[in-house]
Amino acid sequence: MARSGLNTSGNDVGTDAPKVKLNKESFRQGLRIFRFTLPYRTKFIIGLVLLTLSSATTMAFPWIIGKLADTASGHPVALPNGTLVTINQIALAFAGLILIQGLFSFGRIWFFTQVSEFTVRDIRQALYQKFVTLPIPYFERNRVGAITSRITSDVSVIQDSFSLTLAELFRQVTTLLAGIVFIMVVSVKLSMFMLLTFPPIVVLAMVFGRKIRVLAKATQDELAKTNVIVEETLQGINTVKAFTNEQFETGRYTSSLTKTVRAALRSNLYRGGFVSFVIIGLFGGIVLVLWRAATLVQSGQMTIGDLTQFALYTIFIGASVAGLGELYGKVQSTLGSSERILEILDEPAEPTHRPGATPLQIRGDIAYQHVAFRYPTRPDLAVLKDITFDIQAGEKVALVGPSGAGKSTIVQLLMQFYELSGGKIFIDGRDAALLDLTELRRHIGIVPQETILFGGTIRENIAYGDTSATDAEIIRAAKQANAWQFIESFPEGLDTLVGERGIKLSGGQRQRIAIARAILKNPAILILDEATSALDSESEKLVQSAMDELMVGRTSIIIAHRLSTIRKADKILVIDSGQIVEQGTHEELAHYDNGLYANLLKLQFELS
Ligand SMILES: Nc1ncnc2c1ncn2[C@@H]1O[C@H](COP(=O)(O)OP(=O)(O)OP(=O)(O)O)[C@@H](O)[C@H]1O
Repeated sequence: MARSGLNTSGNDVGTDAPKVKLNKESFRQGLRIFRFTLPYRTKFIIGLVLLTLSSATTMAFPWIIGKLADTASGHPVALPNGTLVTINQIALAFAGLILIQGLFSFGRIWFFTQVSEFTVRDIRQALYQKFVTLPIPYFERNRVGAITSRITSDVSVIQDSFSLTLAELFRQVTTLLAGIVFIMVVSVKLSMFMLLTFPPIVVLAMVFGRKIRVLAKATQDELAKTNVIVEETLQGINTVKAFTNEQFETGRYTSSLTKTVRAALRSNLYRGGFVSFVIIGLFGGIVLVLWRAATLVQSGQMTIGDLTQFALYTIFIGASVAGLGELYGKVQSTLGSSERILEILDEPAEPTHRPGATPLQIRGDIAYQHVAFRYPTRPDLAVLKDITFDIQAGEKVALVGPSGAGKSTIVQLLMQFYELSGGKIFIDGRDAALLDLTELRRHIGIVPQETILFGGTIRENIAYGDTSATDAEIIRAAKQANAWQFIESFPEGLDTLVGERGIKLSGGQRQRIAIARAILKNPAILILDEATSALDSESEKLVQSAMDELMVGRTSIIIAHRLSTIRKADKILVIDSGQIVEQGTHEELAHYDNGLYANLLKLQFELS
């Protein structure tokens, strides 16, 4: 995540946003982000015109001040018709110019802000849309933190560049070029003298500056290491104490701190050197130029007004050179961020929500034929080896087997979350891989082990199963799911907030919300992942009867952990190490001596 950090001297050493080398390719890539600005190009162009005008008025300031100085020192300006301009008139014109400049600046900020806000909204929206349509394996390869930082910090960098960096870049470059032209007009001799004196000093200062940044970064890294020690030991404080390692850890922290101080001192040695270099080099240079200017004024080759103009334009040039140095880093981060954003936008999405897909009617026959599977993140592990089974529409099938056998994987594949490594899955006799994903998933309902509730009201959470459901439908679903009783007991009923900001529901209550969701969705195929953690018997009964009701008339696959569920199943598939090792009804399998099912049964019986 991009965050700005302070080094031990309290100086910002910049963000760790990605930076890329500036070259033709990175520019070409980065500029593609501009396609998001295209819809707002009129506003952008107006902003640019206003920016040009405001820069131009700024550039006129030194010129007017010079004229003021000339008029004051007895060299009044004459208009083309010969009349001499007074100090008051110049001052008045100056005030007018300042007013116009203020208006231009306001307009520029207003237009650029709109462009950047709208652009950034569109980028965020495009990113989000892409994220939710990316296939599941993408989220296994990338950490959530890394993904969210794309949509927050990377986009913020882009926002900065549209609202500030771009305008600044334009202004600094024009100021630099115009400034050089102006000083040349004022005095070619002095300009040449100055241009020979300063650039070498500036180049040296830049080299110096880079070295300081590297050292500051090293200091920051050392400081981060000390923080890691604090975090680690405080999190594992019980372990530290149990091993009586308090002194050892203190020693470790102290030696890390010493390293930080050493790095900080080294960095500040250079910083001190830099400051004295600036004082001696830069101010020395200024004295040199002033000395040259004074001789030119004395010999009548320049007026005091010229000198004033020259000095002010020089300051402008200096400021824009310094500004450009800083902008260089910003342009790099901008290109880096836009590259990362574009990379995501270029990822192939799952083919969901295909326009024109014909609505699918599903009865609920399921057939797995020689299904083999490896997770894309762990290609070396054959999770499913050769899974073949049939389920008729309306049947209840229980998957049982030891932890890690592959039960959840079997049902995930039904949802087409992953591509199979081998074999085929048929739904109503049709190859599931060829069905429209949105249509297919619309017909599959899932009650997971751990129900995820979204922050919001209970109403919103139930309506997740059908966002167009009416209150009456939601209440009916809640009643069928045995959830209405507890919802009703809350003072705010369906409007009760759940999740982080609201009430915390118990495991059994959350499951009943999930069941209500599934009832609203009204799917032909149902996947139930029974919770392994035990509910209290009252809650268990409520959940069980709600589930039984939900299963009526639907093809149900249950990842079963409870005897009661397993007994009621039409068929039991016993899974071990990615294979079906036994299948049949409870009666058939229970009498299969030394079978895995019989053993699991014995174990459960003993436990209960
Ligand atoms: N997303 C994933 N990426 C990589 N490997 C995975 C992933 N999910 C599961 N696995 C691995 O696949 C194997 C089967 O896991 P699965 O979750 O299907 O087992 P399970 O039978 O449902 O187990 P449990 O009853 O404990 O939930 C395990 O070895 C597991 O480590």
